[in-house]
Amino acid sequence: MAAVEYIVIVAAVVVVLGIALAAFLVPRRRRGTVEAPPPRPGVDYQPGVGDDATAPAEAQRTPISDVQLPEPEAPEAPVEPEAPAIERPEPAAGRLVRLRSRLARSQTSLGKGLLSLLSRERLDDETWEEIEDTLLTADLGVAPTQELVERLRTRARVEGIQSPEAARTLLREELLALVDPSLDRMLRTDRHVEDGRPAVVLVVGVNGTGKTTTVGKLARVLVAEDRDVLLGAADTFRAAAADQLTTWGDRVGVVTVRGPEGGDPASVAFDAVKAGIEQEADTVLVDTAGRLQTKVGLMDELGKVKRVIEKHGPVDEVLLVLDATTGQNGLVQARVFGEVVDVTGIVLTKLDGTAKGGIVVAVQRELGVPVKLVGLGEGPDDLAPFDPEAFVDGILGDADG
Ligand SMILES: Nc1nc2c(ncn2[C@@H]2O[C@H](COP(=O)(O)OP(=O)(O)OP(=O)(O)O)[C@@H](O)[C@H]2O)c(=O)[nH]1
Repeated sequence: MAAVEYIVIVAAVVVVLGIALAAFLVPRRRRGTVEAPPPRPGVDYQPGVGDDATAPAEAQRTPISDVQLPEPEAPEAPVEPEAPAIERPEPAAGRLVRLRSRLARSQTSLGKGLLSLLSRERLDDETWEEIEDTLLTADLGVAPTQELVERLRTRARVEGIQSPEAARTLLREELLALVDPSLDRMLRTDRHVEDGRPAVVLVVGVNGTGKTTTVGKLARVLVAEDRDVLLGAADTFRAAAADQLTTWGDRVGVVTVRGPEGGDPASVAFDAVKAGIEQEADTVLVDTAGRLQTKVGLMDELGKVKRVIEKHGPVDEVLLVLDATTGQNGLVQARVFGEVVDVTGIVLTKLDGTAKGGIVVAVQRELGVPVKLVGLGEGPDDLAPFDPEAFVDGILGDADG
């Protein structure tokens, strides 16, 4: 076969194959069976990672007016942080009268015992001995007991005791004389007129006697009298004591100055008084630690606290807190503290939990300073200014009771 013929045959085959292929493809297109174009990012769906971020120029776009915007959410009202409710403590005046039933409950055995003994028909030696024992059991102390028995005996002999009422009147007068209503029981908590310095009250006592509680309760007494009070948590030994005091303060809107745990109590006391001066407070109440076992250690620490505070000016009150239920132990503590600091007043706590009301007299004698406040319960307003008459009436109970 000639070369020319060979080329013609190949060309013919190519043309036939080309026509066949065209015939196969063209009808398919015309029938519209071409697969739909793939969805386009930015047009058919939100572009994701790896997609083109923008829609191609020829893409059909949704006019802005047709775009559905999400409904705006109503703005939430700003939530005000809830301010802790500031309590309005009960005024202190007349509190002992309110608490008298509690006093009477704890002292009933003392009062009733004495009254029934004194009302006996025959007041013989044995009866007087029983009276003496009753008074000693109530922690009155030896010397005051002997004095009281002596006076009662004399008056019984001279005036005679004709009736239970007469016995009551006699006992009331003599107990009152022993408690001594003439003592000055005023708490010095007023701001100094000369220089505007706040009154400084230092609260001392052995741990667990109710010191921190007393500072908290006293703050409430003063707040009830519209005083501006500031607290100093100089009991840095026990962190919980500062927390406890801060809680008491917060409840009545009073600021507590505190220092680091285990820090220098004198420096906290100093800062508290300084803050009190700057804030023109009326009274600064300083809680102290009483953990010290030795007199020397106690003297060092309390002495330092007092000295450092006195860089600002003299301390106005040093209140010694004693737990009435500890009896003679309380007296020993009173003696030690009395030698270390000049105590100006006694706070006798937990009188609601003991029948030994005689401790009031004993401790006043021991220190030569008056009981100024008494604690008659764990409630925040269960601290009362000490009122000798209400106290003696509490011991004796109601006249008809
Ligand atoms: N029943 C009664 N309990 C009281 C009275 N005063 C204080 N207490 C309770 O005595 C306990 C001790 O009180 P605190 O104030 O913690 O004693 P504290 O002397 O400060 O002790 P420290 O903080 O460890 O120094 C608490 O449970 C008080 O509620 C009171 O008059 N009557």
